[in-house]
Amino acid sequence: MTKLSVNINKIATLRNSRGGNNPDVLQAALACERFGAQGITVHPRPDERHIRYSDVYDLKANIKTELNIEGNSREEKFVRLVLDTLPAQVTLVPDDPGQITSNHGWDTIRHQSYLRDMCALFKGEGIRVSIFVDPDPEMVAAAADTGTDRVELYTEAYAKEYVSQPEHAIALYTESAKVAQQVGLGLNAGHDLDLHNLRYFKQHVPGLLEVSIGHALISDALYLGLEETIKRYRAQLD
Ligand SMILES: CC(=O)[C@@H](O)[C@H](O)COP(=O)(O)O
Ligand SMILES: NCC(=O)COP(=O)(O)O
Repeated sequence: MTKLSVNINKIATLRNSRGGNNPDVLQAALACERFGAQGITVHPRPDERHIRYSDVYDLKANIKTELNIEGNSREEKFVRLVLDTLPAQVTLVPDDPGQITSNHGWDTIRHQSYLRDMCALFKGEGIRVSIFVDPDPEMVAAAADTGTDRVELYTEAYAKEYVSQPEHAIALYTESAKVAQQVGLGLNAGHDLDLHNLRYFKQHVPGLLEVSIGHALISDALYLGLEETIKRYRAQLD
């Protein structure tokens, strides 16, 4: 089974655009759960332009499904947040300062020893760790030596190419997934997945445990409503 974790960053973006608390991020997360989300993902960034660090405490205290916190563990504030809130999963993403959004995965060979330390730190607190990687079998294989539980395949390249050459777009992802299975790593995926490309991804990527989806899902909800949207995303994963 592949779980759907809804990334609610974009709900916070809307809230922040006017100050105040509309829409209410916590209420939106609880609604996502009621409508079938099997997890909630947040990706706080140092400028708190969408999810704020304080949101994460509220979310952890109130949601019933798994909380997945994604972000840059080189930020001290991020590490403190994760250790304070103890989410079900932390996803380590090598964001550079000021990035608009995430645009690459970890080099798990070059940063092996750093990643090993981070995995030990978070796993020591009972938090499942996932490392964000490009769809590169070599990076997936090396991730296994960090002690991580899972990798998250960065799917922007797939989403871009899927529209013109789906078979070519998926090839490295299928291969990376097979390597993850061989080395005993769980597999997540995310970034730019949507109602058009999700089913094909699921069908061609063995052992997919979780997808985290935000931008497209929240955009679709403007037209379809949150309940119908989550239902449709879940149906792609059946
Ligand atoms: C790690 C990743 O793939 C990002 O897509 C993410 O979690 C979303 O971050 P933003 O909402 O800041 O674009
Ligand atoms: N890890 C990816 C994520 O949480 C959401 O990415 P996107 O759907 O907003 O591109």
